[in-house]
Amino acid sequence: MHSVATLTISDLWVERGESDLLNGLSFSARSGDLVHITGVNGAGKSTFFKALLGLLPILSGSMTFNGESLAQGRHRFLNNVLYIAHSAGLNSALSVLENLRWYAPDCTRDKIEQVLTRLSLAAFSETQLQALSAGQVRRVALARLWLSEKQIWLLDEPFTALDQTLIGLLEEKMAAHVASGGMIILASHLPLANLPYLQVELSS
Ligand SMILES: Nc1ncnc2c1ncn2[C@@H]1O[C@H](COP(=O)(O)OP(=O)(O)OP(=O)(O)O)[C@@H](O)[C@H]1O
Repeated sequence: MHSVATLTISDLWVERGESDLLNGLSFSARSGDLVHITGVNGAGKSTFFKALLGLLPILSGSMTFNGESLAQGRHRFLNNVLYIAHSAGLNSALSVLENLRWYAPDCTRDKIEQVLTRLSLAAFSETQLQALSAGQVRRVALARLWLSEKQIWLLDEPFTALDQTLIGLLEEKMAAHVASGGMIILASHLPLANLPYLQVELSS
């Protein structure tokens, strides 16, 4: 069970190219919450994640984690975060197993193989990523959710390229994570059929 955590976003604006994005985004989430960020293409969903992670400067507004501004204590926030972006963040020249061992060096091979079996990837453990389909690569990226102890999951379009079975499995995994006091902030164009969530709509 995770400890209590809160994340508060207040009146956030981020400049990107010629545009000011996020339109004063404000919301608050705590452990046990799933926040579903929606918005049309280009509304700023990925931009929001990048601002949260400190990869883009903010124009105005504030972000606090457990009452402390991210401007001061971002490392304490990042210590608790697993971010899975649009781009899978994997090395295509390495095998499935090598990628996951690199990501989770403290996990035993048995544990990683159990996760691969769960995600129907066992037969591909020695296969280089470049020889996998888009959906299989996405499964490898998402395997990190099963190998991580992090409390806060930031998931940018996690359902992309997944088949219905994997969507169901991922929804189950997310439900278990929030039930154990995790927090999930997820951007997706797909509705979340089976999960309670707080919806945050970005206007363009
Ligand atoms: N590297 C960049 N430099 C300048 N502008 C960018 C850059 N990346 C994205 N943008 C612009 O920022 C805006 C928001 O992009 P962002 O990727 O955050 O949108 P999104 O809501 O995640 O979109 P999608 O649903 O298509 O993934 C877009 O208008 C885009 O053109």
